[in-house]
Amino acid sequence: MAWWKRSKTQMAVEEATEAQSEVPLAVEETAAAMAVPTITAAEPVDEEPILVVESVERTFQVGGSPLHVLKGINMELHPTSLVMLRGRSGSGKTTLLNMIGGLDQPTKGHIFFRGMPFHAMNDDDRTIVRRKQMGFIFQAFALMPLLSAYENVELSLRMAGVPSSQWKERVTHCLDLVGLSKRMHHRPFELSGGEQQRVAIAKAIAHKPRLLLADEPTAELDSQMSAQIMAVFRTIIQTEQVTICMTTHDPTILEVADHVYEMVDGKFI
Ligand SMILES: Nc1ncnc2c1ncn2[C@@H]1O[C@H](COP(=O)(O)OP(=O)(O)OP(=O)(O)O)[C@@H](O)[C@H]1O
Repeated sequence: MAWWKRSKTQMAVEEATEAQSEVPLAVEETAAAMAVPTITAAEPVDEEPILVVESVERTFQVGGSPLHVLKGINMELHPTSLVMLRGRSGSGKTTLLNMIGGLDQPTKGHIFFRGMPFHAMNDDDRTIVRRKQMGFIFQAFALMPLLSAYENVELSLRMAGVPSSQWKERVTHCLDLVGLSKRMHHRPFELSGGEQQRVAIAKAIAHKPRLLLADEPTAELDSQMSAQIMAVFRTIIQTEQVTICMTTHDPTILEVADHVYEMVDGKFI
């Protein structure tokens, strides 16, 4: 993984770590500022796309010259769908995923998440939306090594400002959904790669995000574990009414997708 990509992932982990250290002191204040999400039964499925990407371009300045990475991307994510971005290394998949998740902004074009203009919002506003309504899964799991599976999942509820009275039921439910009820007190090093990735999924969905973004979530796993992860994705789409957008290199899992966008050199073909 290139340095700048590590730094994106690292950025998100640092954000989580920072939030972890802030939360016990300021959870009520944070919760109030973010209009505490009360966890209730799944809301009815929206008909409108949850995400719209219109004519998005992204150019980086590299050594004083422009590098055009995304060259006019249009896409829609519909509620409770599983969408895959496929393409060669360097084609621009992670760059697009970072923009959908509000970690980066387009040079040109528009991104609307649930009608909100992500392309025009400032970092702080995008961060609030991201923490409340999105979940992220990375190739390298991004779990806190000293915390148990249970505590890792609980952490994301703290970060989202969910009242502590709801934590136990929700953590148990999410670990159950990913098939890890019997491993909830294990720490990451006591779990297999596939189990760690399932904890990462439980952690990413605990606060009931509407959109789950996953950057090559099966890259570190063998084919059997990858199939298990895809089965878990299908389960949570049904039970949690979440929409999933993921990148992949793996042709064997494409058939599980509702829609595959094939990216070549910064464009969909
Ligand atoms: N912050 C940045 N600064 C400079 N160049 C960048 C930056 N981010 C991405 N790029 C360039 O954009 C291109 C696309 O990168 P991106 O990570 O989006 O590809 P990818 O399809 O996700 O690749 P992989 O499958 O290897 O993860 C690469 O050539 C990369 O060098």
